[in-house]
Amino acid sequence: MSQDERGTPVSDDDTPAGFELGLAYPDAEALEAAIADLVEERVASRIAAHDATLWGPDAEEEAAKRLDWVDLHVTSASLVPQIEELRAELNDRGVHHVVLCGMGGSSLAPEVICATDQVGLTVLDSSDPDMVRGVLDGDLSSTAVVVSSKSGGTVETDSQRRAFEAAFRAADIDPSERIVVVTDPGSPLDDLASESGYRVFHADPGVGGRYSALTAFGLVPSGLAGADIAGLLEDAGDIAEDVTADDDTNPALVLGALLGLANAGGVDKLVLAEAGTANRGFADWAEQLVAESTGKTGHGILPVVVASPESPNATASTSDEVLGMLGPMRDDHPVAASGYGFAIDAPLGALFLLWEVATAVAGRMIGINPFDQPDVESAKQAARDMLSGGSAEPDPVFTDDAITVFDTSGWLPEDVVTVSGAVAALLDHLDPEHGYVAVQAYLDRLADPALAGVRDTLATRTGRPTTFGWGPRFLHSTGQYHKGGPPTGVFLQVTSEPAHDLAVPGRDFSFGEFLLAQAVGDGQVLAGHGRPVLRLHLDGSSRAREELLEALG
Ligand SMILES: O=P(O)(O)OC[C@H]1O[C@H](O)[C@H](O)[C@@H](O)[C@@H]1O
Repeated sequence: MSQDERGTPVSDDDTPAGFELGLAYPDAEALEAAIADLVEERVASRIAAHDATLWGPDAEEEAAKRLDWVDLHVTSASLVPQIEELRAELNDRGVHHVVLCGMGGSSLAPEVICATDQVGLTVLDSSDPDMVRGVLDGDLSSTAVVVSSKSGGTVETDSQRRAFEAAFRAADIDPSERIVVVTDPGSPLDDLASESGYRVFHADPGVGGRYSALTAFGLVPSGLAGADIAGLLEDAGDIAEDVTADDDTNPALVLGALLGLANAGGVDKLVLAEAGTANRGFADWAEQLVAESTGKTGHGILPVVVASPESPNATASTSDEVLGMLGPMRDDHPVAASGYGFAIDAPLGALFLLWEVATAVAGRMIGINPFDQPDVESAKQAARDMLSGGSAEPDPVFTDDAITVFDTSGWLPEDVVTVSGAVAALLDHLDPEHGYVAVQAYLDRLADPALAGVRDTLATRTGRPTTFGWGPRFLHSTGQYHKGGPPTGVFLQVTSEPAHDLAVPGRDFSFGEFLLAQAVGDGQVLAGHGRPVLRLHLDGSSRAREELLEALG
């Protein structure tokens, strides 16, 4: 980190192979003092001892049920042979392809684990009818489906399960031979799985969704797909002592202190760039952990996931960012305009545990409960209201060629009559010091991944931190921060007519209706928080996509 002489490598002889953490910060004394306080208060060893009082009296009840993740490298070990046995059984029956149905904490970790190990796993974390159909159209004769939900009540996951059950039956395959369930004991999904004769893996109810990478939620789909899950737990075990030690070289204390201190100094964005790490897609997992854990009661840190250190936003451009480079330390790593930056790398299992402890530490410094997600439910309720006819779909403001434009609360000036004009009007609402743009694309991410490139277009155009989330996936990640964090976002929703809608078996709504209700419902809740939301509804043609790109560029 040559741009900042205060950059400091943190590691000692005991840290595991492959671990690196390098830091830059504007005030060495303040960081040292913050770490010294954490050591003095024995925060790390108290997390290890499941001390639920660390986040204040209001958080105590929740924290008391949510700290088992510190022991998972030990307590999850017994799952490994069970998963390996089931994998061998499935392979013997010619089943080699694994689909995972699950949202947020129930799918982000397996996605990273399998991508990092380069084993195939199809993650279905959407209610987009075209995306669901695309996955259903795969070769069912060689497919097993893992249905993962901690609560057992997430509508996306329930709908995906119904669709697969129907598809298996239509293909003359007994669903009980192919569906594997991961859920908490006693959940509605647990009950259904028992009635249906599905193989069930119970997760530890003492671990919240976003801290569950090393529970059955992370291990079952990844292990069935062929990832090295025993190695993952070993890697976590190798760093467990380091990250729970009351010591000023504890890397989780150092990272947590850096984030907490930066936040106290006005930094509320964390840019995460893949910078040479072998842990593929790790930023998407960390995004949920940090956004849902910290983004509430008007506080928090918004992860801004970018492709590389060369991406717009991964430069020293704005003073409300800390730059986090995911990969080994390099001399030319950028440091944020705020002065805060870091580079981090470690084997994946170690990194999961380190970031969990660091987030819990930062949460204590920020003064929030890192284990709840109070604003996620409001958007779910708004979607349910719309599906049950309790609230109507809003009227469009105008249609311009292949795109129909909706706003919320009538903020769009009346003289705006083009899509380009509407986008420009939305961006006019950006606060130049703390504002951010959130693009929320309720589209098929497997069919059109390149659309995520509009993130860079808007980041360059505005010079402000810009996030890109696929709906409804982001609702289970940054969605909490959008509604509960500082009210500084402007929101661009993109929805589309599907190529073909798809019924949800046994329900009185289709996937397309559900997806639209999720977009409209979340938009209403954001508007209720006083935020401008612009929805561009594409007519499904390739012309609509071109028109969108023209308006954003
Ligand atoms: O695992 P589930 O109960 O289906 O929950 C999936 C996701 O749902 C909500 O969005 C929560 O905010 C997330 O933290 C959670 O990971």
